[in-house]
Amino acid sequence: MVERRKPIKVNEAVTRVMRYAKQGSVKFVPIEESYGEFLADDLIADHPVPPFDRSPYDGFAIRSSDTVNASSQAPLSFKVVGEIGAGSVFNGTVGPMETVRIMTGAQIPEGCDAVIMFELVKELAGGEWIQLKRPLESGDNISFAGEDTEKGEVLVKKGTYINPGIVALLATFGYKQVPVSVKPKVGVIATGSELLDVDEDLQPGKIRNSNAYMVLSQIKRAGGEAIYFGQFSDDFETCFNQVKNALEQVDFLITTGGVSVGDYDYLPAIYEKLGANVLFNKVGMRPGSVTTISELDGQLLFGLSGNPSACYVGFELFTRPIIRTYLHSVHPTLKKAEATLGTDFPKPNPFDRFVRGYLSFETGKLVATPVGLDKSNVVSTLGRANALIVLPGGTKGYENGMQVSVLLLEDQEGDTLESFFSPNINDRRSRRNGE
Ligand SMILES: Nc1nc2c(c(=O)[nH]1)N[C@H]1C(S)=C(S)[C@@H](COP(=O)(O)OP(=O)(O)OC[C@H]3O[C@@H](n4cnc5c(N)ncnc54)[C@H](O)[C@@H]3O)O[C@H]1N2
Ligand code: MOO
Ligand SMILES: [Mg+2]
Repeated sequence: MVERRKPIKVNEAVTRVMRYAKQGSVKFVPIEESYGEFLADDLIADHPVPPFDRSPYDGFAIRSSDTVNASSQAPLSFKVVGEIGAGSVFNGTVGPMETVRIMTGAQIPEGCDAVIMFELVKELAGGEWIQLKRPLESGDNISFAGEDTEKGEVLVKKGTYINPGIVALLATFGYKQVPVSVKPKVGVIATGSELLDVDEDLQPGKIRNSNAYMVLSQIKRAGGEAIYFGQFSDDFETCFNQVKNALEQVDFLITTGGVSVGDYDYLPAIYEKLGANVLFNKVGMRPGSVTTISELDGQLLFGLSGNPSACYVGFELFTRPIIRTYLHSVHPTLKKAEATLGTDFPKPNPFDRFVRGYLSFETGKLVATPVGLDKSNVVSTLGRANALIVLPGGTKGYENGMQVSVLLLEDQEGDTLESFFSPNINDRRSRRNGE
């Protein structure tokens, strides 16, 4: 008799997995290698930026109180008492009716409180004097210390993906070595007697193994270190030994295939023999309903489906938040947004659907369009998907123009679990309509 599995809700499944989430350790990398890593400590400004009042223009630094009576009818003359480029400091104090020639980025000389651009003054006597035809106010054209950021401000939270702008901040605050999260080692094993390797010619009844390479890339996109243990035929002993061996070398292990109820689906038996605790083996979602996740002494085993789209979605919903939490992120899930559905989606389904979609901006609106054939065994449409369109189950289908929730696949910011669990826009609408 085939085992009857009881599906649980997606949120409940994520909650069960997240109970085993843990944070990894911290290491230091040279700043040149920090791009694409995850910051392991809050980045706090330990000095104001800029650290001193400076000139935003090439011009003349001046005491504004000396300029009160300047006009085009009665221009005032100032003696140029010095010249400073960025990096130089004027020694001394600028006195009444004196000015200093100053370049962009140079520190405002003592006594001065305004700057006027070269273009707005007349130089006299070979540059020894300048003539000014307008009054300046205190603070005119000064880039003040701390106007960019104040000392003590938390600029980047730990767990954030380090982008080039953050690298600039790290440099600004003197991080020659950057504290980053150690990436979790995530193992991948593909199961299936039908699997050919990438470089093999097609043979009757066989297909090339695409899941392993797809998942290895998903691990990297999520921020993990991917370790491939190879592909194995549907043979219980072989797969059991491979899983057992791999578990000793990784933080988390992903298998693809063999989790359903088929004669050669050995993962359930492997979990049993390992003594692993199965958190769930059926989720009310499409694709990926057979996703099975278990834990052995706190170590998570992700039994992703063999069907490529199901495997892909299972990873993004369940493995990604575990990887991101390990990297100290408090936004571990895919980022959720709202968009307008770009086509009809008439298929009814009791389960929540995560439809591979393409998000685009059309006259200022975010539009989500399914990328094509929405079956769990397709691989051809995955490459175009930059979002998963969330279509909660229990409806008669969806129509072009409806508001839908979407999960962004290429975003690096992520979302909190709370936001991920918040009702999808379609759920909210269903409730309003009393459905
Ligand atoms: N009687 C039932 N049959 C099935 C059920 C069910 O509930 N009752 N669930 C269906 C659903 S839904 C899915 S999804 C699949 C899941 O199957 P498995 O996870 O056990 O995976 P396999 O049986 O090993 O393979 C399924 C499918 O995927 C292809 N595959 C496998 N590995 C790869 C790979 N590395 N690269 C590319 N493609 C792969 C494989 O050839 C099969 O076509 O079960 C349904 N059946
Ligand atoms: O798990 Mo299957 O992917 O629901 O289609
Ligand atoms: Mg199967």
